[in-house]
Amino acid sequence: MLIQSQSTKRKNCSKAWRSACTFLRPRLKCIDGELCLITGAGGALGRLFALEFAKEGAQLVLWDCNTAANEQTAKLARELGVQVHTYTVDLSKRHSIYETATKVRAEVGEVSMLVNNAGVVAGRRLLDCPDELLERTLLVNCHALFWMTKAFLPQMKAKNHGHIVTVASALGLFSTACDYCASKFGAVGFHESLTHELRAEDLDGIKTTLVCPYIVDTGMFAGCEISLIPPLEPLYTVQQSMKAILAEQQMICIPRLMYIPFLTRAEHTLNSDKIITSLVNPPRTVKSNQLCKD
Ligand SMILES: NC(=O)C1=CN([C@@H]2O[C@H](COP(=O)(O)OP(=O)(O)OC[C@H]3O[C@@H](n4cnc5c(N)ncnc54)[C@H](OP(=O)(O)O)[C@@H]3O)[C@@H](O)[C@H]2O)C=CC1
Ligand SMILES: CC1=C(/C=C/C(C)=C/C=C/C(C)=C/C=O)C(C)(C)CCC1
Repeated sequence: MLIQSQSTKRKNCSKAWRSACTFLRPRLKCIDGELCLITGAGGALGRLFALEFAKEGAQLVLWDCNTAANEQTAKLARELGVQVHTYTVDLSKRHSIYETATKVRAEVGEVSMLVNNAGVVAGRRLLDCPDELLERTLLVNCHALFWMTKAFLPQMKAKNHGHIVTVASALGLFSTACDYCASKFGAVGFHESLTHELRAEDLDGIKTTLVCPYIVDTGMFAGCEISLIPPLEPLYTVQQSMKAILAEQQMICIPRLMYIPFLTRAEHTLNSDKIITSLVNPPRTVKSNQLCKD
C-alpha cells in the first residue's frame, strides 16, 4: 500500500516535472534562409554541422583546405535541398581568409551565421614539436577566429543580426596539451571578449555560442588513453551543439561533466562588459611602425 502510494506520488511528480520542462524549454530560433558559413566543413564535426544546418533550411558556405572532403559535404547537403557554396581556403593564412571572405560577399551575399569549427592539433610534446606545427595550431584554432570575425562581423553589425559560434574544446577550460590547450584557451577568451564587446555596444541581435566538447570519436584524438569516460558520438555532439545554438545559449559543455573545469576557473568575468570600455581605449597605444610586418 505504502509502495503503491509512493509510486503514484512519483508518477505525479514526474508528470509535473515533465510539464514544467515543456514550459521551461527554451524557444529555438528559426534559421530558415539564413546564410551560414562553416569552417572545417570537410571534417567530421564540420560535415555534421553542415547537414544539421541544412536540415534547418540554412543556405551554406563551406570552407576547408581539403577540397575533396569539402565537396563531399556539399554534395550531401545539397541532397537535403539547400544551396551550397564551397571555397578552398587555408585558415592559417590571414590573407587567404580575407580574400575568400571578399569573394563570398561578392558571389553569395552576407553571412549571418558563422561557425568557426576548423581545428588542428600537433599532438607532440613541446620540445619534440617543430615550430611550424605549433604555430599552425595557434593560427588555425585561434588567430583565424579574429580574421573570420573581422571579415564577417561588420555586415552583422550593420543589421544588428547574426550569430558567431566558436567550436573550442573542454581543453579550452583546463590544460593538458601545450599547443592545443593554448589555442583553445585563446578561443574561449576570444568568445568571451567578443560577447562582452557586443553587449557593451548594445548589439543584442548578434548572438555568440561557445562549444566545449570532451573528446569526440572523430579520429582527432585517436590513441589518447583516457579511461575516465568514453569519447562522445560525433552526431550527439553536433546535435547538442545545435540545440544550444538554436536556443541562443552562450555556452555549452558536452557532456555536462565538462562544466566542472569551467565552474572551477579562478577568473570572474562579472562586469566585464563595463570594464571593456576602459580597455578599448588604452592609455598607451602601439604605433603602427612598431607592429611586425606579415
Ligand atoms: N575530435 C575531438 O575530440 C574534439 C574536437 N574539437 C574541435 O572540434 C573541431 C572539429 O574537429 P573534428 O571534426 O574532430 O576535426 P577534423 O580533423 O575531422 O576536421 C577539421 C577540418 O578542418 C580542416 N582544416 C585543418 N586545417 C585547416 C586550415 N589551415 N584551413 C582550412 N581548413 C583546415 C581539416 O582538413 P584536413 O583534414 O585536410 O586537415 C578538416 O577537414 C575542431 O576545432 C576541434 O578542435 C573539440 C573537442 C574535441
Ligand atoms: C572526465 C573529466 C575530466 C577530464 C576530461 C578530459 C581528459 C578531457 C579531454 C578533452 C579533449 C582531449 C578535448 C579535445 O578537444 C576532468 C576535467 C579532469 C574532471 C571532470 C571529469
